[in-house]
Amino acid sequence: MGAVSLQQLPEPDRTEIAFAGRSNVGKSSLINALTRQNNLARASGEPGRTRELNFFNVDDTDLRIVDLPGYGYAKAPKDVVEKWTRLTRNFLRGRVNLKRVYLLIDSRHGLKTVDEKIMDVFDEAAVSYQIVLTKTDKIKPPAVKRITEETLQAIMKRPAAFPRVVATTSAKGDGIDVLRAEIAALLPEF
Ligand SMILES: Nc1nc2c(ncn2[C@@H]2O[C@H](COP(=O)(O)OP(=O)(O)OP(=O)(O)O)[C@@H](O)[C@H]2O)c(=O)[nH]1
Ligand SMILES: [Mg+2]
Repeated sequence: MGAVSLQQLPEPDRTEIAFAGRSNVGKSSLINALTRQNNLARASGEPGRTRELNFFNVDDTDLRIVDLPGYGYAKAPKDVVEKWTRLTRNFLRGRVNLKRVYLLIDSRHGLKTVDEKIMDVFDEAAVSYQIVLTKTDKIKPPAVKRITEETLQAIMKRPAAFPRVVATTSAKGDGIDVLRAEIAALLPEF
């Protein structure tokens, strides 16, 4: 995982939102769907392709998107979280213009131990975050409803979690407009 020194970061002159999640959860695809720009976030077929913080200014807005590194699979949650935390914690904590982190969860799998550990990092750093379920085209509508409700229940008591879960599919487009509208509401001129 590439080191990111704080001097290399863009000036905090725009509203920022960040996308986090396990490798392969669909971060780059979701960013592309939201911004309607193909290949903007380099959607890739291989897990772990995005290895460092990637910043994208969204044209014609004051918004900047941060694609955080995927944090791997749940085999060794503690090690995974420590590695991921080293790279991102200072960024998350010191970033005054960061309005929200969208934490992506695969709708087929739901919250895993490693996701809970990442939410602990956000709660401790008091970084506002919201859960976005991905790849809902892979499961049936009743299953989408169930996992949405289960996920909401699981985060209700977390202090920095936004109490709404958005279900999306970048492949089919469901939920993308809802999420885009929520992001627009974070911008000052909205
Ligand atoms: N069916 C389906 N597949 C998706 C969806 N979103 C992403 N994928 C697929 O899932 C794989 C990973 O997608 P990415 O967008 O590259 O995931 P990522 O989280 O950016 O992955 P890393 O940056 O490698 O951690 C690709 O094969 C995508 O085509 C979706 O909504 N539905
Ligand atoms: Mg990616």
